[in-house]
Amino acid sequence: MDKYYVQMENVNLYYPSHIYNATTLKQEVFSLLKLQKKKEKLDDVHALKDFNLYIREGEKVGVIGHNGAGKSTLLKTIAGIYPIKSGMLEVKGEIRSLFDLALGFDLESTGRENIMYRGLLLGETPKRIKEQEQKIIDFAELGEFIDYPIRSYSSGMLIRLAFAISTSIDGEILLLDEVIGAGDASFAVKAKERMMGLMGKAKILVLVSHDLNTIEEVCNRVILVKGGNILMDGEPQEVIDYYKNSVR
Ligand SMILES: Nc1ncnc2c1ncn2[C@@H]1O[C@H](COP(=O)(O)OP(=O)(O)OP(=O)(O)O)[C@@H](O)[C@H]1O
Repeated sequence: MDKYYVQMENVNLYYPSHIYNATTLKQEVFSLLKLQKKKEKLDDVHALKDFNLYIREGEKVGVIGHNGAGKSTLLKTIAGIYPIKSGMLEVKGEIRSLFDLALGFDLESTGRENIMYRGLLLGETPKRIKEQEQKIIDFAELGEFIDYPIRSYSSGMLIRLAFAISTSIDGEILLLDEVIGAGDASFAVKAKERMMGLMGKAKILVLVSHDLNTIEEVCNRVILVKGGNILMDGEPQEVIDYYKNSVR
């Protein structure tokens, strides 16, 4: 048995339709007056269909495919964000997901306080976060602003802080959704370097991206997702070439 792995067997995931099936008062009135057809009931979205995947230690898996194929859903399912309807999902190893970078930020609190909040959300202990704090501040290059409420930050400053926190804590299984660069040009270079370091260190990487060059550079396995299923799984070059030919 592998020490770290991701295993999915016949996983089915649905997004519930009740979110869009709710009708507004305006729509009800309009339909009563026959000014508008009654809203058709929409079905649940079946986003992952009998999905099978096994990722073992050392695999850096690139996930490619068209818009709406199910790539982000796959990542979020592995991260345990969405409950699956049926099938089996087992993950061995600590997950670090780099999407929703600014999750857990409190605008009224200072940058320093937010390092603690976000760190705790990422599963770190207060002691470990304190040890990392200065490194995070230095990387984010926020200077004295670290003790200002983050409401006063520019959007670029916020991204730098979020990025610095999220990438300073590593996990064995790294889940990434297109977060390669962040901030202005000079920060983006530093950010990319750090991402490359994290991706290199991870025991397992799952990287969703439309940037096929990065996928080819970083991954040693690529899956092509279509309609909530795996259409092709294999060597990066082979799968990427197939995908490129299919969109021509
Ligand atoms: N929050 C949601 N609620 C309802 N349906 C959703 C939700 N998120 C995604 N979907 C649906 O699930 C399917 C898969 O979407 P997903 O975001 O996983 O695709 P993707 O391959 O990551 O696309 P993209 O390349 O555009 O990011 C699509 O049909 C989409 O409409």
